Amino acid sequence: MIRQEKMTVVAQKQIATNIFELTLQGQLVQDMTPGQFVHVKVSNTFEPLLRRPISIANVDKEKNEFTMIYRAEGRGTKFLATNRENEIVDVLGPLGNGFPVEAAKPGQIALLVGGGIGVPPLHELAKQLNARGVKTIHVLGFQSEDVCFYEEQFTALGDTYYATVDGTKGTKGFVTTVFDEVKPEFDLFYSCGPLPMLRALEGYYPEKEGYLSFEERMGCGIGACFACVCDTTEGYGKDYVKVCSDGPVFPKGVVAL
Ligand SMILES: Cc1cc2nc3c(=O)[nH]c(=O)nc-3n(C[C@H](O)[C@H](O)[C@H](O)COP(=O)(O)OP(=O)(O)OC[C@H]3O[C@@H](n4cnc5c(N)ncnc54)[C@H](O)[C@@H]3O)c2cc1C
Ligand code: FES
Repeated sequence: MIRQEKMTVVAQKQIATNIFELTLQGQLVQDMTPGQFVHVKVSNTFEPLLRRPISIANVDKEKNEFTMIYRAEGRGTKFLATNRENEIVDVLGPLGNGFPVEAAKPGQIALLVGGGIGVPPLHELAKQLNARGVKTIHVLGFQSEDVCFYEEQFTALGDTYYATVDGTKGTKGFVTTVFDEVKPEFDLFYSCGPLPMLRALEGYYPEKEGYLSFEERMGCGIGACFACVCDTTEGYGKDYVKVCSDGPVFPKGVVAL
């Protein structure tokens, strides 16, 4: 169920250059699934007016807490980074349709591919896949080492490979460079990141089942404003989808890339 809730800041810390980890406590955590997102009001005033969509990176239902990881780069996310312990953040969520965890059967291998701020939702996904006996392999792409995060957390869950554009961590290049080097064997893939990465992935493994999460610009976050509309592929049956309410996760081949 979607709710609007004033959540309490449990912790906020910087974990890489301009990258923050924010943990919030509240009831809406009980309904969260991996790949869903929350729409966050970043200040107590009407400025900035629009909420910011941020993915769910870690869920702890026993403590009623969840964690998001975000890059503080624009006005809104810089505001968000000023929140301190015990302060209140207005959150709408959980929103959208997340990753189909049940698509991977126990004993199968899932390839998880993330790029930049698309990496956070893959953490909760990896946790839940491992919990149902699915092995996960992680290929994570970043610009450079100073913006990488959660190495320990991903490594604890499965084999983890890095690609950085400047070569300061892991393989120099893109996630596809890692595919060439490692030649991972897997049954299906899940991914979140920038469009060129999703496009490359879809083209790279045309025969595999796969699920892609999109990060379109958003207004309302609940399907009412059409800000997040994407064209679909020919023959899909509908001309467009809304990333906020039909997605953000779609099976590969639905959104025109
Ligand atoms: C489903 C979803 C999940 C996301 N998860 C994360 C995450 O886990 N961590 C993270 O750091 N970022 C995530 N993003 C991207 C994040 O929402 C934008 O980076 C953020 O809204 C930019 O806000 P700003 O205040 O920094 O920038 P500003 O430039 O002040 O933003 C201006 C406006 O543009 C919109 N906007 C700008 N860039 C983007 C973008 N790439 N995607 C969507 N809207 C944008 C903002 O919502 C705002 O309305 C996600 C986006 C979506 C759609
Ligand atoms: S953000 Fe308003 S319809 Fe998707």
